[in-house]
Amino acid sequence: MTVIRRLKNLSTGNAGETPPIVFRAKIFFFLVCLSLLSVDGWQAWKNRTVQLRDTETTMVNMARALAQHGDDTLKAADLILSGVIELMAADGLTEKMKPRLHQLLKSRVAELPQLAGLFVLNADGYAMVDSNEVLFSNNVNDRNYFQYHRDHADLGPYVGPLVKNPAGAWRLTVSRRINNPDGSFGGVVLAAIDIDYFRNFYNTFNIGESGLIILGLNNGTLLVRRPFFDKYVGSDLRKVPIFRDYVTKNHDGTHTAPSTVDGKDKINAYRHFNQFPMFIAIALSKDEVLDGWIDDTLRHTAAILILILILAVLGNWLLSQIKLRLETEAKLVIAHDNLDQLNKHLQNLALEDGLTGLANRRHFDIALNEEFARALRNRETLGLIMIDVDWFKQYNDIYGHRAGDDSLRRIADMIKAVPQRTGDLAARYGGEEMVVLLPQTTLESAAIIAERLRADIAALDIQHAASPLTIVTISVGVAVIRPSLQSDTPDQLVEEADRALYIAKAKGRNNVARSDEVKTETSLS
Ligand SMILES: Nc1nc2c(ncn2[C@@H]2O[C@H](COP(=O)(O)OP(=O)(O)OP(=O)(O)O)[C@@H](O)[C@H]2O)c(=O)[nH]1
Repeated sequence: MTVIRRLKNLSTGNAGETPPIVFRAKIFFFLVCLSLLSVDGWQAWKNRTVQLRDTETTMVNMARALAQHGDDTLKAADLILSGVIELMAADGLTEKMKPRLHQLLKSRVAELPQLAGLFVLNADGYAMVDSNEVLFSNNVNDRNYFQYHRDHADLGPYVGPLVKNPAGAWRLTVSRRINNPDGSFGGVVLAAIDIDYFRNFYNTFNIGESGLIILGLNNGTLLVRRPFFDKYVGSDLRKVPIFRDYVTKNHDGTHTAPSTVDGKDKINAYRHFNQFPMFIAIALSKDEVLDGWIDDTLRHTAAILILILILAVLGNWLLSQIKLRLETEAKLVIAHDNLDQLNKHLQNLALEDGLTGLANRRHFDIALNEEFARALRNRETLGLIMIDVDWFKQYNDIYGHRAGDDSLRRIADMIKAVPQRTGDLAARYGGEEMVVLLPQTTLESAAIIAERLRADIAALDIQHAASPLTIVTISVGVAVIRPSLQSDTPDQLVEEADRALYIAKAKGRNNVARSDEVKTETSLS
């Protein structure tokens, strides 16, 4: 395949098909877009993972902070209870001491914002001293904390379920058992903690619209919840999967699972208190957590799509330009091709004889000079056969000029078959004279070729009434020289062949004569 052909194929492809380079450019554009989308998708997915991981970290920290806050809140209340018990153990609870203790409890409640009240209850469930201005008169022996202490010898703090005070406010209770000197149940010291203290604190956190904070007892009783509803107080969490499967089994952790309420994924973080049998749990809606990420991703994707659109428009324009250019190039190449062929044709016309199709005289002169120079350079022989049609004037006279042309063409066709090697050239020398240039040929070989040609022409059996043989024949002169700088010229070779031809004519025509015959005749005469 020629370079031009390849260029044409590369630029235009086959008719009606997309040029390969345009097709490749489209593939390239497609890959660029795919890469952009892949990188953006991968980046978005990475951001999502980071967002979720960061949220979990934040939630773990938040659970730790809330658990610490709960521990500290209860511990502060419990320290007061321990102090009261120690005081009573040392001094006893005499009537004289009650006002002092009342003042103490009152001032503690004033100091600690979480405290709603402090109570010292006797073994029957009545308040002996409390922090209220008017002594609390209701009997509480039906309360969970009271019954717990009455029935358990344990002297540690006890956190009970929430209780509603007579005014309807929810209180979290921390209490301790008072022992009589003999170890029997002597009553209860109780700290009532306002759950608004927790609710207000929990409300300061941003947990989204569907977020949840739960403060509960380790036995599964719900104490405080954000958002807060009365109906949830005291709910049993034991069947809630996150509590049942995770909170009860680990001290702290995170877990993502669908919500039992709306079925949407929730990220949960939980942690038990260090000093009290309680836990804190936080749940955030995964959708809300990813809200920002979704916005970001949509913005990114929109930007990438706009970029791709711009690329597509520019790329399309560029492709149309490339296509146009390729088409122009292809047309130029075709034009160049045609011009080349035209040139070759013109060159042939310039070097070819119109009647016979043999090389013309000009072509022969060029070839003769080139081959002569080559033979001189390489110290080789250069042969020439000169052919002349016998009695041709008479042929024309008898059969007409047109028939003469036909005969010349038939003779030329035979002569065309003579050149076998590169450098051989058959040419029309002029009129009815033709030549064959034979580089690197000996006189003997050239004479053999000439003789075969003579016989072949005679065998054509072209009728010629004016010829003694009654057919068209040729006379051939053969010359071969080994050029040397001193003596030989191209013309010399022609002259020698011409002289040999003259001898051939003299021998009666339809003959081949060699140049050495000329020399012999000259030397004889
Ligand atoms: N039909 C035709 N005749 C040509 C052409 N070129 C030369 N001739 C004729 O060839 C003839 C050559 O004649 P002469 O040179 O006298 O030679 P001859 O008649 O062949 O005789 P000998 O060569 O001596 O055998 C002339 O009549 C030319 O007109 C040609 O292209 N076509």
